[in-house]
Amino acid sequence: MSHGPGPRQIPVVVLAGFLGSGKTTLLNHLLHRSGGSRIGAIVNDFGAIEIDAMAVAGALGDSTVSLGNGCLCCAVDASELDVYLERLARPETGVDVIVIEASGLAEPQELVRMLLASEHPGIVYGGLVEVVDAAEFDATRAKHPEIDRHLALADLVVVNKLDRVADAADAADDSDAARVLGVVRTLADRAAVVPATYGRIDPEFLFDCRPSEERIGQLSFDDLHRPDSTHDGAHDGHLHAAYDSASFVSAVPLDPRRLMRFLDSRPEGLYRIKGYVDFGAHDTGNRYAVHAVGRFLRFYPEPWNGAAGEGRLTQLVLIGAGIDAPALVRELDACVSDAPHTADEHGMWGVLRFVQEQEQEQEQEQEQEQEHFVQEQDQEPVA
Ligand SMILES: Nc1nc2c(ncn2[C@@H]2O[C@H](COP(=O)(O)OP(=O)(O)OP(=O)(O)O)[C@@H](O)[C@H]2O)c(=O)[nH]1
Repeated sequence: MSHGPGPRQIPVVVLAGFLGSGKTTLLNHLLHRSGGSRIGAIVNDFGAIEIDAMAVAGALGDSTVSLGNGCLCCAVDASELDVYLERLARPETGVDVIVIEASGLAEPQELVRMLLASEHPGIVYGGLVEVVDAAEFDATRAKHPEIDRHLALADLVVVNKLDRVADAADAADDSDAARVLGVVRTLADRAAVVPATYGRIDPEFLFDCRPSEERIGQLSFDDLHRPDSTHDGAHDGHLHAAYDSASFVSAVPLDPRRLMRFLDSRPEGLYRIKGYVDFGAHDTGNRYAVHAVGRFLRFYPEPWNGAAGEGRLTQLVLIGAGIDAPALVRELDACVSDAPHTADEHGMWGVLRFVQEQEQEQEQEQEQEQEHFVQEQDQEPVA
């Protein structure tokens, strides 16, 4: 992908959006639907275990780079990012576009500034894509008014999880979805706004996502070169200032009933849980990817032999505001099975309730996919 005369410059797109909005899902969709174009990805996890990187690594192989444990927006020095950009931008990688998946608590403007300040001749800032969880939109904005500022900087906004808005409204009509889309359009200035379910957007939107000079101007020269307060650790205005994360790893399988009791009684502040669970003898063939976003909870069984990585481990990251991380880890410790090699007949029922729904979702998805296929030509961004 060349931009006129001069050296080939690879666009670097920042993919941002609040915790659990669907960034990894969207990235995976793009990786599977990018046709002949090759996407390189840099994944920045907030937690100490790189769950997001694991979720995309299978699809990307050596074109994924993982920058874990903390928001990239607070990197003391952007040179680490430059090193990874340089690696992905080498002609032999054949990469056409690089996507940086920000952590769900990152400040997108800081990432954009880092890219604009980069002196790497082989890359060019390719725009900001913001993913919005339509079902959590009102609550997230109420808690974090900064979201409005993020949307104003975006070049493309993907309003995701529209299936869940219809659920929440408990109605067949999509009036609530239309309302959320309307609010996002007002906030997103002149950016393209694309409705989506499971991040299924036309990959061309990513390739066509170009930052407007005006928006870049908003991140003024002064800002770009100001002594960044984040560098002395004072980033109080950042979304993640109020958040903590806890990580849990166990080589001994978890007891499904105990884990469900833990999940059913999880504190309000614990907004995001993600990772993989080993239920041992209860299902020797699968590990269970688990995702909680607010009160939303899903398990996704995946065959162990398809899972990249070494041993059979449970690996979880928990992110929330006002959480007692050591206490949560102690509670998870108590979910470890006393009898990992025996399974009781009904032990998995609690877990399977949250898999069942996903199967239905997949059926709905397939139906929608067929409709979507017919309508795809009509999918236009709304400026
Ligand atoms: N119902 C529904 N679920 C979705 C949709 N998109 C994503 N999800 C689910 O939402 C959960 C979180 O999705 P991710 O893609 O991991 O979100 P993320 O933004 O990468 O999360 P963080 O990196 O932790 O901020 C997963 O369980 C997804 O399967 C959607 O359109 N509808």
